[in-house]
Amino acid sequence: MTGQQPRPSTVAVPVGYEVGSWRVERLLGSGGFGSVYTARRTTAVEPRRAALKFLPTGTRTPRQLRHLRDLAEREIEVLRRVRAPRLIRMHEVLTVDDPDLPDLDGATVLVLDHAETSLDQVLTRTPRPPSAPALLTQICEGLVQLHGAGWVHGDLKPGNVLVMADGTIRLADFNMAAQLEGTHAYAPGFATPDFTPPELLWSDITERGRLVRPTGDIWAFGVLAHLVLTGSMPLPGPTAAARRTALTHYVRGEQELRLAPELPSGWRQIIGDCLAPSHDGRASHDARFLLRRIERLQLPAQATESRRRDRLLLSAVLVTAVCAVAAGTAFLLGPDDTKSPTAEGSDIPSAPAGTPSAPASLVAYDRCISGSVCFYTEPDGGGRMCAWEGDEVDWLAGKNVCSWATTTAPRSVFNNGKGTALGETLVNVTYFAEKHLQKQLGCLPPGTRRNLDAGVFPRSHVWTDSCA
Ligand SMILES: Nc1ncnc2c1ncn2[C@@H]1O[C@H](COP(=O)(O)OP(=O)(O)OP(=O)(O)O)[C@@H](O)[C@H]1O
Repeated sequence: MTGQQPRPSTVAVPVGYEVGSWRVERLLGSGGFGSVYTARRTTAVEPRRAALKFLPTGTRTPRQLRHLRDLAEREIEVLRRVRAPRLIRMHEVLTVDDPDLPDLDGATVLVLDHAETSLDQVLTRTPRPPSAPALLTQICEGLVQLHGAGWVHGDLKPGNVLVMADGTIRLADFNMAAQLEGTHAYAPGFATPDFTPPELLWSDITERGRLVRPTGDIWAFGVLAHLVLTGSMPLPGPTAAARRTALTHYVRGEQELRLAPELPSGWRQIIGDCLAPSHDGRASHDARFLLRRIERLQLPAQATESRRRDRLLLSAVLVTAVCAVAAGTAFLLGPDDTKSPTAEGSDIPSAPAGTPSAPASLVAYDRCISGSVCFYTEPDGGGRMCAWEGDEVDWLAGKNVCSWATTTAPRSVFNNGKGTALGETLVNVTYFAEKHLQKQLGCLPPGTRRNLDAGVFPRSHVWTDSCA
């Protein structure tokens, strides 16, 4: 059986307490394993403000200590190894050395980027935030980045989605995260029942923990999306126990999944697929595919009406488009650079440790990773390359810019996009002379390797379901 999350317990840290170069200001909140405080730097080094997560050791039994250490190590390892735009950033890890405060002595302190609030707090104030689709896009981008780096989150829920001062989101709280070993990983035996996939609710916990897969996060995303878009849980019931009973009936095929009637049809399909009752039913529905589908929902004009693309698009759609493109290319970003180009100034794109990248021995067109569209400065896939997995509405100033494109026209292109087992259709790439998908230059069916005329400067592109 799966254990329940322990109840929040506050680690008491006095206001004004100093650890490293940080002075504690006030408690932000407590979870089952620690407490988070705002803090100010006592020196003139940036960032001046941070969130300090205290993971206690205190006066625990050796067994509790081992467990807490495991949870802390998981979180630290993820945050050290995976730097990505949609994951909270960790600046340093400190250890409290203070025998006068036995509850604090030995505590591990994670110094994190300071978030403004969390999604559960947003939902308390505004159960159906108008920005729900953009929020969900970014959460999905976070999953793409985490899964792409080889980790499962294991506890995706509104409380673990942080909202930064600029309104963007970051995935956080990686106590339950687990590194993939092939298709699966082992996580601690806790879960938040409402967000736990059915196959884990009744799974055994082995010596190494419980076996988890990325599809567990996809289930949690489905629950979260339903909650954010409708203000209600996808399975009926006033309590978690009642919803678990409803889940049992659903998994046994005794009851259909009845999603909230107000869900728009595109989202209904996506959430229904995320909430397939078994791992197998979700297996081909990975985070990248999910992100493409979500982006497509937000780009109806570009995705389905390619002939009208030269016309003026509503600026609101364009703003959404700009928000929606990041994570499809995230595995090509430099680890510390949320705005870096996909392949700036190099012949082969760089990738953060642990993420898929093109081996340096590959040449020409073969450098283009499956699922990407790649443009090259030389004919036949030669020279420098810029590659995107997602759309880009402005190659020169968008989310994932191509550094050489300001001065150099691409001389060849490879559309290495492909469909999936679920029949993904956004496999053609249409590219444009101007930003925001204006003035179509051409369209590339999947598999196209083509030399381009000199002097043609593309400025934006979009994945489409047809080249008509
Ligand atoms: N970087 C941050 N900036 C601002 N607030 C944060 C930050 N990280 C966590 N918080 C807040 O602190 C509280 C506790 O954090 P967190 O959930 O990470 O602790 P936890 O013990 O791991 O929780 P859980 O039991 O849910 O796994 C939450 O309310 C969360 O919103």
